[in-house]
Amino acid sequence: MKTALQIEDLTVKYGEFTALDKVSLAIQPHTTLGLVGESGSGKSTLARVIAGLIAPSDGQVLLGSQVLGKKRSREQHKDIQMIFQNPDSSLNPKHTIRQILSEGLLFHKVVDRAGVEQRCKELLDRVHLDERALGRYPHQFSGGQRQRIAIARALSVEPSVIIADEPTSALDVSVQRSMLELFSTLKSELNLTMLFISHDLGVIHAISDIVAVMKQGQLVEVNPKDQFFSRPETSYSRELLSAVPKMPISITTGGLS
Ligand SMILES: Nc1ncnc2c1ncn2[C@@H]1O[C@H](COP(=O)(O)OP(=O)(O)OP(=O)(O)O)[C@@H](O)[C@H]1O
Repeated sequence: MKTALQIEDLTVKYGEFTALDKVSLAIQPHTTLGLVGESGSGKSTLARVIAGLIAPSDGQVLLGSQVLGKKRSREQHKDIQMIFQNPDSSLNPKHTIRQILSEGLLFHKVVDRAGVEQRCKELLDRVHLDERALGRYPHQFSGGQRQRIAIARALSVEPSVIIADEPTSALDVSVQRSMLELFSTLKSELNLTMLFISHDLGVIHAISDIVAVMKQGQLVEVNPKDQFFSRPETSYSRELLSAVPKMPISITTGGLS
């Protein structure tokens, strides 16, 4: 099977400081790679380079067999969508949800103009929001609902890869759980390929197929989820796991419980 996303020797320097140090990683189609690591280890930097928001100092990102250069095409931008911790950063407060969802549909010609309204309704249905949301503005929704809108917006352009950077961290615990259930459902219904970043190992356990661990700008472990949680390979991974007194979300194989 062809690799969905591959990164090779990615290095990012902020002045003298090396935030990413020759990071190489592959994500297979229809799998979710959970990325963990302490604060400042470089997780968001990695996400931003993959999404094309910052340019690496060295190394490259490949989507399928295409190398994504510094200047990405419209299609390449569409193909990697990012969901942020705070949905407000990606939702224009002056636009209705209809405008927010239809923008990408029209720009990338996902559907023709006549099909936009129906597709917007389908997208809201996917994220379990009522179609009456279409005429409203972001501030008229709760934080969890705004995150659902951001997810619908990311899905609207039918990307090959979704990057979710701490998408549940800003939400209340009960909302976090329903958000995670939504990600889990979308993952299986849409066969998503995802890079899912979280510092919460319960979240990572719930959503990931593969777990990658970052420390000080380097990847120190990449292993199937079950292996990572039962037989962590490095002392750093063991430290991360031992810092969690009890898994905050109980999990059964294959889903949330
Ligand atoms: N624009 C920037 N200029 C200078 N240093 C930066 C910049 N962005 C990030 N850094 C530094 O790079 C390192 C990695 O940051 P990054 O945000 O990628 O870490 P992270 O693992 O996502 O952390 P967190 O979990 O706290 O979000 C940190 O030491 C951070 O201070």
